[in-house]
This record gives sequence, C-alpha cells and structure tokens, in this order.
Amino acid sequence: MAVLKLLSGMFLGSSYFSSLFFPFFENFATNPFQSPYVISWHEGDAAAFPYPAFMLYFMVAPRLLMAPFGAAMWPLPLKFLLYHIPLFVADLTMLAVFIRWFHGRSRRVILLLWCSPVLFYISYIHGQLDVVPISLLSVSLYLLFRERLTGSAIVLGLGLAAKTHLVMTLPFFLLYIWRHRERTQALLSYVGLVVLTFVLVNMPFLFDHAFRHMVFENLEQKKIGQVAFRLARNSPEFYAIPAAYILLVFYALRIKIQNRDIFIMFLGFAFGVMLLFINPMPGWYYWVVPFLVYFFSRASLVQCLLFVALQFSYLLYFGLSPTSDYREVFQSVLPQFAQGPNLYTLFASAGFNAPMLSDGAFTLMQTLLIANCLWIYWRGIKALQYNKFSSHSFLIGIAGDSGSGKSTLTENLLELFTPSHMTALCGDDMHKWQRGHAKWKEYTHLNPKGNELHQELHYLAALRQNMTIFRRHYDHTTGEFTEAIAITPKPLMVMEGLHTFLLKPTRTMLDLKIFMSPDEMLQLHWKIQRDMLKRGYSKEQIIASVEARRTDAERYVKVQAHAADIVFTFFPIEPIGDRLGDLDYNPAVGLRIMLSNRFYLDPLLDGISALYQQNVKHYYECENWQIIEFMDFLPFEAIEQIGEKYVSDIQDFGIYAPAWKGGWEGVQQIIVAYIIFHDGTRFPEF
Ligand SMILES: Nc1ncnc2c1ncn2[C@@H]1O[C@H](COP(=O)(O)OP(=O)(O)OP(=O)(O)O)[C@@H](O)[C@H]1O
Ligand SMILES: O=C(CO)[C@H](O)[C@H](O)COP(=O)(O)O
Repeated sequence: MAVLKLLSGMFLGSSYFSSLFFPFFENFATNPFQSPYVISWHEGDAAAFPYPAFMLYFMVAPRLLMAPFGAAMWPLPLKFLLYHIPLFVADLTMLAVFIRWFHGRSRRVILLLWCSPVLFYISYIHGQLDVVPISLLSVSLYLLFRERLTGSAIVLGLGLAAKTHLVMTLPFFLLYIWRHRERTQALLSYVGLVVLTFVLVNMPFLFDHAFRHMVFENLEQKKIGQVAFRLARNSPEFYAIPAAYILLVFYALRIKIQNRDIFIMFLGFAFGVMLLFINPMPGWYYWVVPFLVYFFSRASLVQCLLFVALQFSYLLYFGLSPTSDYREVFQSVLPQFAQGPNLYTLFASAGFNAPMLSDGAFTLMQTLLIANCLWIYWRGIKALQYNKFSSHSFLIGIAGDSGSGKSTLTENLLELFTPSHMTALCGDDMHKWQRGHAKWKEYTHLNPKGNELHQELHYLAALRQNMTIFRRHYDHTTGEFTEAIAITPKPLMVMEGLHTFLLKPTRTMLDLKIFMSPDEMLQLHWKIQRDMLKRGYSKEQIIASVEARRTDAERYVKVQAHAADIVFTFFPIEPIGDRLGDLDYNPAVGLRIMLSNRFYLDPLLDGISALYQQNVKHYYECENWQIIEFMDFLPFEAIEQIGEKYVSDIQDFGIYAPAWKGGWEGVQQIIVAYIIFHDGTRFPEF
C-alpha cells in the first residue's frame, strides 16, 4: 500500500496539485527568501495556495533538502514524489496515533484508515493536502488525552498554521480542558500557546497583504457564508453554517465533553456540518473520514458497511460530478486520455440525464454522511447515557478497622481513576471531637457515638443528587479539624471509614461495598508502623489503644463485613512473631478475596488463568460468597496486560493511560475496576 501511495503520488495529480500547488512550491524552493504568496498574488494567482506558512514549510522541506543534489533539474515524477513525502509522513503519523489509541485493533485501523480509498484518492490521486492538518490535529488530541497540554497546544498551533479551518476545533479543546482541569489559567495558557505558535510560524509573511488575502480571505472560507437565507425580503441574511456550529458548541457545553469518544464525535460533527451544508470539495472529506474511522474501528463488521457505503458513494459522486477529475489526474502520464471528456459529459452526450445522475449520487453521498454521523452520535452519546455514571456518581464504600488498608486501597483507586474522575471522602472527618477531647475517654473512635454518621448520610445523599457539599477534614498530623472545603460530585466517589456500612440507608445508597479484613497480626503490624511514622505514637501506646478498642472493633466495625460485596483479606506468608512493628520489616503477604456470588467473574479469571497457569483458585462458599485465591504475585506487566484486555471500558470512561500497579495492589485495582465496569453491579440485590 505504501509503494502504491508513493507511485500514485509520483504520476497522478489533479490540476489543483499540478497547476496551483506545484508551481507555488517550486517558487519557494528555488527562491526561499522571497514570499511565494507575493509572487502568486502579482501573477494574478490569488487562489494558488490558500494555506498558511507551516503547510508551505512542511510540504517543501524534502524538496529543499534535496536542492543541493540538483532536485531543481529532476524529472517531474521525482519532484512530485518529493512533494508527496510530507503527505505520506503525515498519513503514517496519523496511522501511528490511531494504532496507539486502538491497541489490539491495529488490523482494523490499518484497513479502515491506511487503506481508505477516499483518503488515498484525496492525498495521492487528487493531490490535496488536508492530511497534514488532520494528522497534526490527531497528534494534538493524542497529547491532550495524555495530559500533555503544552505539546498539544503547540501541535494544534502548527495545525492551524497548516490550515486555518482547524480553528473550529478550538472551542471543543477548551471545553475538554475545562472539564478536566477546571482552571481558567489552564485555558488561557492553552489558547495563548496555540496563538503564539501560529503567529511565530507565520511571522515572516504576516505583514504581506498577499499572504493575508490568500490565507484569510480565500474562496473556500467565503463558502461558509454562502449558505444563507432571508426570513423576510428585506431582512438581513441568516448564515446557516455558523448558526449550526454555534448550536453544536452549546450542545457540547450542555452535555459536557468528558471523554475521548465524545470529543472526537463533536469534531466529526463540526466538520460534518460544513460538508453537509456546502457543496464540498473532494479534499474536504478528509475532515470527517478519520473521525468516522475512530468509531468504526470498534464497530462490528456489519456496521462498518455503512462506512464502506459512504466511501463508495463519494467515489461515485466525484466520478459523476461535472467537475470530476478522474481523467484529468492522468495528465502527466496519459495527456491525451486526460484531456478527454469526463463521465458527466460522456453520459450527457449519450443522451442520459447527467445532471440527475450527478445530483442523485450527491444525494446518496450526503445522506450516507448523515447516516454515518447519526451512527457516531448513537455510539458516542447513547453509550454515555446508558453508562451508569452519567446520571449520578457511582458510590464505592470502603470499611474496615483502623490500619486495615482502607486509605491505601483508596489511594490506589484514585491513582487509577485520577482525581478528575474520582473523589475520596474520609470517614475520620466525621469524628465528633478533636484529638485530646475529654469525650474520647468516654467513647472510642470506633464507637458510632463518637462519629456523626447521620450527617455523613446526608452528605452522601447530597452527592448522589449531584450537589456540592461543604465538609471539614480531620487532619491526623495535628489531630484537628480543618475549615469546611467544597467537594463536588465526580463520576466515582469513594467513601472510606470505620463505619461506612453501619447505617442501613448508607448501605443501600452505596453501589459497591468493600470491606478490608486483614489478618489481625498483620493489621497490628501495619498500624504500629503507620502510627509510629505518621501519627507520632509509640509502639506501646498503639498496642494499648488497640486493646482498649478491641470490643468496639468487634461490635461496630467487623460486623460490617457481612454487608460487603468484596472482602479483601491480606495474610502474612510466615508468622510475624517478635518482629511485630519493626519499622524495617515488610512481611511477604498473600491475598484472599471473598466476593458476593452475584458477580460474574469467569471471563476475567479464565483470562488470568490462561496467562498465568495454576495461579488462580476460584470456588463458591456457603450461600452468598465466592472466593478467589491467587497462588502467586502478579507482576506489573501482567496487571497491565489484564487491565488492557478486561478493563478496556476504562477508556470509554476517559482514562487512556491507566496507572496500574504491580502485585496485590494491582490485583485489587483490577477486581474493583472490573466489577465497576461489568455486569455484576447492574444487578441489584434481589
Ligand atoms: N496492601 C498493602 N500492602 C502493604 N502494606 C499495606 C497494605 N495496605 C496497608 N498497608 C500498610 O498499612 C498501613 C495502614 O494502612 P491504611 O492507612 O491504608 O489503613 P486505614 O484502614 O486507612 O487506617 P485508618 O482508618 O487508621 O486511617 C499503611 O501505612 C501501609 O503501610
Ligand atoms: O481509628 C482511627 C482512624 O481510623 C484513629 O485512631 C482516629 O481517627 C484518631 O486519629 P488520631 O489518633 O490521629 O487522632
């Protein structure tokens, strides 16, 4: 395919390429210190090159590099080849981005994107340059989704400096950044960098009247104002395309661009609007096809037929249109054939109704474009609506005794789901009194009487209704409460504490309940280490406090295990003995996971067993439970591989580089994430 593309680029090309772009590039290549925009302008060729400077530099780079090797005298096909190398590089770059996005679906991406007949025709037969800005757009998006905002802004600025149409994407970028960062400063720096890059790249030409006229006031842009109508005879014109575009931006504002799919769907729509309303140039379809590929890469083969039909109708229409260049593109290899009448003229002279054929093909193409857009709408928005996180936060409760590993698990979940998708609340914030208060002699921290559990219930109910709450925090380093801080609901909320499922209504409200129940000695060992290092207690104080709270731990904390959906039990592989509390002793541990038998985990467990034979034991116990035991530690690479394969929904959720951990912490992340995204949580308790 690569060879075919380059060969085609060498020998074929419409007059756009050969009569407009090619002489323009040659002007610049032979005289790089004189503005080719000014030359074309003086020669009356105002439409020669409607693109800003980055497109010029990028397209002419190989030709300039080859200048010392006599490229000026090379035969035409070789020069054409030089000018197609940048298109080829852009094409390959976009393919690389898509392959990164769709791990495990590279064959489909290669088929739909790299082998797309429409994209092939546009770049290597017709000779339009749209692959360059679209490829830069895909790189900018790639960097954005990896949270590399600076790189993304610079590449978007370069994209704008390749084709100004890209400015249409900017509002969607900003909405996405706002959704993820919620900082005006992030927006301002992003826009600033985009504009700065654009200005710097174009600086050598910005003061030319010729450049400004050719780039900012060209015929293509004027087409945007062509679709207009007057509501009354003397009323002003109503421009349909800007109106449709503004409505689209408002729609994006309303539904909030929260993940990659929705973002890309809006870009597809924004360009789709242009194509639908204006009689499109062949190259314009480059603005929508890659976004369709994005969605069809994950569709069934039957659904892909819709996309195939669109491409077929495109080739049909641009073959039957009165301006078809299907013969003209052969001008440098078969000049006589190229000058012959095109299909439209042939049909007309053979007595067929050529205008009707052409209009019919146009109608088919545009209808299929609408159908394709509706399909990606369904894929992007409807999937979001069905998604369990769209209407209210998904609440995860984590309960367990002091030092049982609640905060550690919460931290690992927070790293995986990121603070833009998850917020954690700590139950200790609901203690009634600060450290040292006389009441703590009457009640232990494990006694519900020492905690505002009903207030916590109100907080949870408010968050569930998407309301912001104001809540103080208990600072363990000072033993004091902080000022109340605002907590806004996120799609995932973790509530961790000693009594998270003690009240019945709280239990009912939680979507997933996790109980931490490590081996007693291990828990004591962990608690001693943590409280000595982080909370300033001595080993003796800690042991005395655990003893004093033992009855309350049994009565109020451990009883919650029966209400859990998942119970994690860590145990030491060897007895801890007299090394209890040694700060430098980290005992090797195993993990036993007890889960409600309503979760269907076989696909995940079979997958893990296939990867790591003999590692997983899975069995059912009593009437409510199933047990998973891992025989061996799973290294980071294994967790990452399992996560990629079995928790791929995390990408639809907007997390494209999940922070998996190795070992047991990774296993906990996998189990929790798998259950969140899979059907287990869809079934209520019967
Ligand atoms: N999976 C684990 N592997 C190794 N160490 C762990 C693990 N989980 C917890 N620990 C150790 O136990 C200590 C206590 O854990 P953590 O702070 O998460 O408990 P907690 O239940 O939140 O306690 P508290 O309710 O008192 O705040 C941690 O400092 C950590 O060193
Ligand atoms: O049980 C506890 C945490 O779950 C703590 O003992 C309780 O929060 C009091 O903390 P501190 O000793 O730092 O004042």
